[in-house]
Amino acid sequence: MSDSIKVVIKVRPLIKREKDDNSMIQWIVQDNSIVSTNEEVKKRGDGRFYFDHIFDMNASNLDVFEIVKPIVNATVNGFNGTVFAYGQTSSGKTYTMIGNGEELGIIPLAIEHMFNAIANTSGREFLLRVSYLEIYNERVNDLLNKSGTDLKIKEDSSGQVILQCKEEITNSPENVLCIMKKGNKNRRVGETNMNERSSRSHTIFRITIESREVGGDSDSAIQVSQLNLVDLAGSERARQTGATGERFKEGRHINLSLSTLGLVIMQLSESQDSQKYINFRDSKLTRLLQNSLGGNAMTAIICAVTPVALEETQCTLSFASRAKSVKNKPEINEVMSDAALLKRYAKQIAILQEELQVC
Ligand SMILES: Nc1ncnc2c1ncn2[C@@H]1O[C@H](COP(=O)(O)OP(=O)(O)OP(=O)(O)O)[C@@H](O)[C@H]1O
Repeated sequence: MSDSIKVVIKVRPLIKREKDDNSMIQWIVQDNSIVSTNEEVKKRGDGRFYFDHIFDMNASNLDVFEIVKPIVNATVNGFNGTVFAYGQTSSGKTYTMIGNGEELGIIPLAIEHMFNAIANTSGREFLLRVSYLEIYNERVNDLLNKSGTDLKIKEDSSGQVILQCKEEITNSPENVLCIMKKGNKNRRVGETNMNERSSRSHTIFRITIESREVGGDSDSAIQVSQLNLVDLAGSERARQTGATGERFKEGRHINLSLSTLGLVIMQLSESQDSQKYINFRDSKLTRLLQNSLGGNAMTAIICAVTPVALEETQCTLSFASRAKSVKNKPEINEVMSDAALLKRYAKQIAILQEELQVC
């Protein structure tokens, strides 16, 4: 079974800085297309992009989550799933993935939905664990363990990427949210001219789901799947962000890894030849996302755009157009080995289910 990457466009409302500057709207949503209002772009004929899922300034994170929901359901059924937010700095990626005090983001909505889906799955028992990583200046750090810095990426014999990071076993949505908040506090955030809370690292919030038939014998197959929720740092121009020193260095690393992501998407969109060399190894980001790009996962990319940014939004939309034609081959992941925690921790599960940890 092959499945195209789902691409979602989310246009954010104007923010105070843009209103104060009387910034002009450069892009508007028309049915299933997003169109430039700029005369030059219109004349050049490259100012209209079509997508299946476009959300205008009035849309909520909950609206966007409707597109993501089937991926969360699939992870409960043994498939790997990845959702990532892509876009220029200050386009609304973190707002979309994490949310704020007023609106829940995709990560908390996915967590809540996953626990409901598990509760509605009869005949199987589940064990969940959570990890939270960031890629900062091309180093992988563990957001759940301060001493876990510059983690080494390794591969097993089947080419699967392995990372030794902290994993917390969890049994309630409240507990997962608590872990997310704990990790967010460790994430690198800094002020630039474009965004007073700009993410300076890419983050991967990962929920690993193990399940097996209730009452199955010790040799029965266990499904092990992962949901990766990725908040990328945004591409940026030093001239606009006013970045110097450390901020400038961060911006350079962010742009380099995003350009590798762009290259990988371009290579995958040009050919479905599985033998073709793809530059996954050129950045930590593409290495960690390898399975989600042309691999066995179900993937959605939420492309966040700013309606007042002419060129940056056009770049994001071009990236999004290419991403639409990348095909993945989702497969159920079953293991028979002792690697599954569900086998090793069978007794503890019962205890965990009784202990509802709320922070
Ligand atoms: N849908 C929305 N409604 C209201 N405000 C929004 C919305 N989306 C984003 N914003 C606001 O836009 C600003 C930038 O958003 P955010 O920090 O999420 O951008 P980002 O793409 O993650 O930026 P960076 O790449 O620099 O980290 C914030 O002030 C945020 O509150």
